[in-house]
Amino acid sequence: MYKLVLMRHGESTWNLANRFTGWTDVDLTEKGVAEARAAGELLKQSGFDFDIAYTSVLKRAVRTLWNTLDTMDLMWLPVQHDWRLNERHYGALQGLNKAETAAQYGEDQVMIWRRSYDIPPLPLAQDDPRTDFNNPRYAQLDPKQIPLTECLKDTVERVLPVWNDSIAPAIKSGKRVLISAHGNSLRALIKMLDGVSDQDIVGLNVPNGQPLVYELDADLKPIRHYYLGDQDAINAAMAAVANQGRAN
Ligand SMILES: O=C(O)[C@@H](CO)OP(=O)(O)O
Repeated sequence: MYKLVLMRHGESTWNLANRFTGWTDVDLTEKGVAEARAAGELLKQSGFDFDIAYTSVLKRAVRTLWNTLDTMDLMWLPVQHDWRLNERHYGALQGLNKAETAAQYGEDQVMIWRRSYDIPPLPLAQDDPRTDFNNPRYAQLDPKQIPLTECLKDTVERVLPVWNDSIAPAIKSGKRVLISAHGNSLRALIKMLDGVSDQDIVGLNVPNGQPLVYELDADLKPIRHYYLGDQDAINAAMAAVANQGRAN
């Protein structure tokens, strides 16, 4: 049996401000750093150890990983940064407040933009200053690969190749893998791992900074999964994420 640990970054400044974030490169809050460090303690106390880590090219996931690894005295670990583990691109919603957007467009519409499988938010215009065409961290990409918006289906399509080409072979070779990523790139991975239907994925929310353990069989099919830590706190954190799209 293999074990894989998935973790969403700790609280970011735009989680706190309740803004749609996507590819915007915002940092962690102090609470977010504390969550990452607490996750490291919990992993250590629970006997986890890792051989390689994967993360995105966005600092909230990277700094979460650093803090978790630091707490585990694993800062030396090989780390693979992959843009394909980035958060789902939130298109023209990036930067807007979620509750204000719900007040303006309705909670049902915001729910569709946040959680539907195949309906993306409106795209950024090609010349919008929020685009990533001139961002040096994506310089090696074909500009067509740089999204202007994404639905979860688009995110699944870019996350799957990282899984198939890199993460799955690493696990099968016996490496113990930690992935520090984002709410929606992890929803993409979870959908793929557990075969969650397009309908059921709508109700799945990933809390900040909580290690999610997958036990996998020899073919990397999940045997079971569970969050480490206090289940009531985790359920409350998942409900809080779901409620971020409510109009105040
Ligand atoms: O804003 C975002 O990029 C994501 C994660 O914080 O939010 P949501 O949970 O609304 O998809």
